[in-house]
Amino acid sequence: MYEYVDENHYGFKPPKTCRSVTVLISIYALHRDPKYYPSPARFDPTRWQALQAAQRPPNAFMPFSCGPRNCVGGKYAMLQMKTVLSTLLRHYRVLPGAECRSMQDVKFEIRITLKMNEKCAIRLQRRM
Ligand code: HEM
Repeated sequence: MYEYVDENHYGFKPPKTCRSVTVLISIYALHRDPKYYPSPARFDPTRWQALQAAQRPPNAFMPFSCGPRNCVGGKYAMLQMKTVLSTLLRHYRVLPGAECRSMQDVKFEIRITLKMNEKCAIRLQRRM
């Protein structure tokens, strides 16, 4: 759906001849589209194997957006997340919290980023 915007959120008034259109892409919906990710809620690391990933259009995965204004920190963020996760998992087992036993219990809150609600706390058990 297109909407003509006379004055956008930044207070910028485009000339009458200029059409300003705000387009939002739901990355949440894109990354859960069964067309690209069959059974999207299933934990399936094989989706990321080169052969399977090559079956999808390149922009079917775009957590860091794409194009000339994509995230400049994307590669750094991926490295940092892998480092933090692998360190955490080497030292702790991750267990479900008391109020969150399965994926059906997981509820999201939309902030600047998507966030799990408070009830979805996890438990960490130190590995021996
Ligand atoms: C998981 C972590 C991150 C995610 C999911 C993420 C996601 C994104 C997305 C979707 C955009 C495009 C926003 C738009 O369309 O307007 C963006 C832009 C940007 N990100 Fe990230 N980002 C992450 C981490 C980082 C880090 C670590 C840095 C810096 C070291 C960074 C710096 C930037 C900058 C400067 C832009 C603006 C680029 C531009 O407008 O040309 N981001 N990010």
